[in-house]
This record gives sequence, structure tokens and C-alpha cells, in this order.
Amino acid sequence: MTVLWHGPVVEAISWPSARTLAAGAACPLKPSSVPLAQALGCRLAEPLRALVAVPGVDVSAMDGYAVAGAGPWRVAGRVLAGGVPYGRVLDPGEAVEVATGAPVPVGAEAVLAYEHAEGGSQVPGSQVPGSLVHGVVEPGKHIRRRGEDIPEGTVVLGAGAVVTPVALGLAAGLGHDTLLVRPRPNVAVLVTGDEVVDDGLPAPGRVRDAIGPFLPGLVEWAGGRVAGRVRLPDGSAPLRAALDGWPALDAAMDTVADVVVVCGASSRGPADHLRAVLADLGADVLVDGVAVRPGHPQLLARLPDGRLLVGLPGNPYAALAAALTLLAPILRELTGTPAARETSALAGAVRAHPHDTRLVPVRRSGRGAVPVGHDRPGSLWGAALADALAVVPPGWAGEQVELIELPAGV
Ligand SMILES: Nc1nc2c(c(=O)[nH]1)N[C@H]1C(S)=C(S)[C@@H](COP(=O)(O)OP(=O)(O)OC[C@H]3O[C@@H](n4cnc5c(N)ncnc54)[C@H](O)[C@@H]3O)O[C@H]1N2
Ligand code: MOO
Repeated sequence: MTVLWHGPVVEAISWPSARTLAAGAACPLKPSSVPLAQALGCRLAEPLRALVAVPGVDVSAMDGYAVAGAGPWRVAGRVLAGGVPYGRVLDPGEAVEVATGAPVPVGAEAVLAYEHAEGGSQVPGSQVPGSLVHGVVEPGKHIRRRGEDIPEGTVVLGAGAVVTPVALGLAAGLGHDTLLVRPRPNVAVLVTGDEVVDDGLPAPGRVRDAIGPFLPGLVEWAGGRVAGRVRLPDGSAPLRAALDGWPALDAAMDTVADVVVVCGASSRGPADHLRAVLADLGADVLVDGVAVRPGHPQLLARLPDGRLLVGLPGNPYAALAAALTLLAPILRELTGTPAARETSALAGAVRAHPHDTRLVPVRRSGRGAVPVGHDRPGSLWGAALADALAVVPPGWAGEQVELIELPAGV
């Protein structure tokens, strides 16, 4: 809740300084070894190597006959993928019926696919041993040699690569059960405000929580995960209890939070208790107000145990702007993710602020970034229409602007 402020005015830092300071306040989390499925979306903390060669032995690439020497070939046996390998060296003039992926016998020089063989059985796999097959083969045809796709020990992905669904499949194929990754930072979310309700139509004087619902997706997109969300009534005691009782918060989330986010209570009214509680706890306030619109009353503090706290304003669009200014750079730094920078011309009328950076919702187009409007601090409408926020510096005179990407849907 915001009420009139009668205290001293604190100088807000510039928007670029706030973002740099936030990134600088975090250090990459210690790498940890996790089962494959849990590594999805994380970044590799070490290069991914092939623990085995692919294929692991010489195998057939086709269903047919592994043959030695010139034809015709007398069929001497059959090997299926996963079956018992053929026990002896194939002599010239001999063939072994093989399935795709089955190891070819030592001595085999090529594989004759069923459809190119004559004299063999019309029903694959039902070849009468001792019968003759005819055909034309090129040396080495349809045999995948050991290590031909990926030699053992090869680095297939570098440290820092994102573990995508495909990378998980690759890692499994190369024999990995676990991966050493930068873990996803755990974020605890505290939503304050007596007027804030979680479901249904808000009664007069109430508002629906519009910040709690966008944070999990935003946090995930920036490399972290929301490990728990706690609703707090207004007042310093509940906030103090939640932050002072951080171990209790960890226990409630069943994990250790790396970052805590407080929604609302960030402004300067006597009823906005975050600063007082932080002072009381002995926290080190690193950012206290940023010269940006919207999102002015955002806050970054280091708690006495070293963990970081981000204070987001209660107005939802202001909260989004603040989350992209302070929270996203912290999460990227914790996961060792380099920041991507994009610039664009602005295709539409935008008025710069004399002192503050403006974050303007835009849609990228061939003509440049087009402002979509509907950008009042209390409304997420414009940001929902947009795919990026344009960073319009104070006094901007029409030059290219930086774009901050907005989290896309999945
Ligand atoms: N005297 C001053 N007053 C205000 C200043 C200032 O510098 N001096 N800054 C204004 C700005 S800018 C913002 S933004 C807000 C931030 O206020 P708080 O962070 O303290 O948040 P509240 O006062 O609790 O709420 C503001 C507004 O947002 C609504 N709200 C709160 N939480 C949620 C939520 N989870 N989902 C949706 N809407 C929420 C709340 O009902 C209020 O309408 O302070 C200005 N005042
Ligand atoms: O953070 Mo406030 O938007 O700047 O309304």
C-alpha cells in the first residue's frame, strides 16, 4: 500500500547503472551434477564429451545381408539388433542376414539390402540357412563403422551450451546419466498487499494479483525457477518474519532460495515497509530507486547471509519493467548466461523523458520497433501486445534504441 511520503528524497540511480549493478552483485552458482531430465534448460558447466563411440561397433545401416567377397553368397546365419553377434569371421562368399543396427560380422565388406538381393527369402528374416543370394554391392556400402558418427572422447557441445531437449537426447546417446550444469537459481516470491486477491472477480477496492502469475514464466525464461510463492498481509511484522525466518521459507519451499522477490511495498510511504525491514535486518541496500518509467521504486538488497532480494513495485507493468532491470540480469549471472544486446530504430512517435529512461512496449517489424501503446504503469496490456521493450534514454533524440526481449510463450 502506498501512502503519502514525508521522508527524505533519495536519489535514484540511472537505469543502465542499475542493470549493471544487479548483474555485478551476483556470482555464478556452483556447478552441480543432476540427472538428465533435471538438466533441461540449464547451461553445461563443462564440455559434453562422447563417453562412447557412435556407433559403438560396426553395424548395418540396412536390413539385408552382410557379405564378404564376391557374390553369390551362401547365407550362414542371422544377427538382429541387440542379438548375439555372429560368432566367427565371415569368409569370402558367405553372407549373414542382418537387421538395421545389428553388429556386422568381422570380415563383412558390405551390406546388400533385401530389396537389392535376388534369390533370398521374400520374407525378411526367414532365410533358409545355406541358400544363395545374388546382387551387386560396393565395398563398405551400408556399414556404419565404429565411431563414424561420433568418435569416443569427442567434445560435442561446449561449456555454457544450453541443455535443450535435443541435447538431452544427444547426451543420453553418448552414455551420460547425469550432467554437470549450472543449476537453475531458486526464487522465492513474496506478494504483499491487503487489497490483492488471488482469484475471482476483485470486489471494489481489491485487485487481482497480476505479478505472481507472470513471474514463474519470466523467471524460467531468465534461467531460474520460482520455488515458492507466499502471500503476505500489509505491515512490517509479516514481512520481517518472512525475511528473518528465511530458513522457514526455505523449508516451506522444500529447497534453498537463491533470490527472494518482494512484490509491492517498495514505494516510499510509511506503510511501505520493505526499506524499514531491510534496515532492521541489517541488509545492504544496493539499489534504492531507479530513474526509469515505469518501475521507479525498485530495490535491490543483499541480505546478511549474502543472498539477494529484489523489490518490485506493486503496479504490474512497473513490476515487469523492474523484473527485467534487476531480476533477469541477476538470474543470467547466476547461471553464467551472457547478456544478448539488440538495437533497433523506433518506427513511431515516442517522447523521451528529460531525466528518466523510458521502457516502451514495442513490436519488432521490418520498419523498426513499433510502439504498441497501452503502457500505463498499472496495466500489462501494452506489454502483452509487445515482443520487446524499447529502452528510450533521457533526452533521446531519435537514434537507435536498445530492445529488451520480452519472455515469449512456450
Ligand atoms: N509518494 C510517492 N508515492 C508513490 C511513489 C513515489 O515515488 N512517491 N511511487 C509510485 C510508483 S511509481 C509506484 S510503481 C508505486 C509502487 O508502490 P508499491 O510498490 O509500494 O506498491 P503498492 O503501493 O502496494 O501498490 C501500488 C499499486 O499496485 C497495485 N498492486 C500491488 N500489488 C499488486 C499485484 N500483485 N498485482 C496487481 N496490482 C498490484 C496496488 O493495488 C496499487 O494500485 O507507488 C507510487 N506511489
Ligand atoms: O513504478 Mo511506477 O510506475 O513508475 O507507477
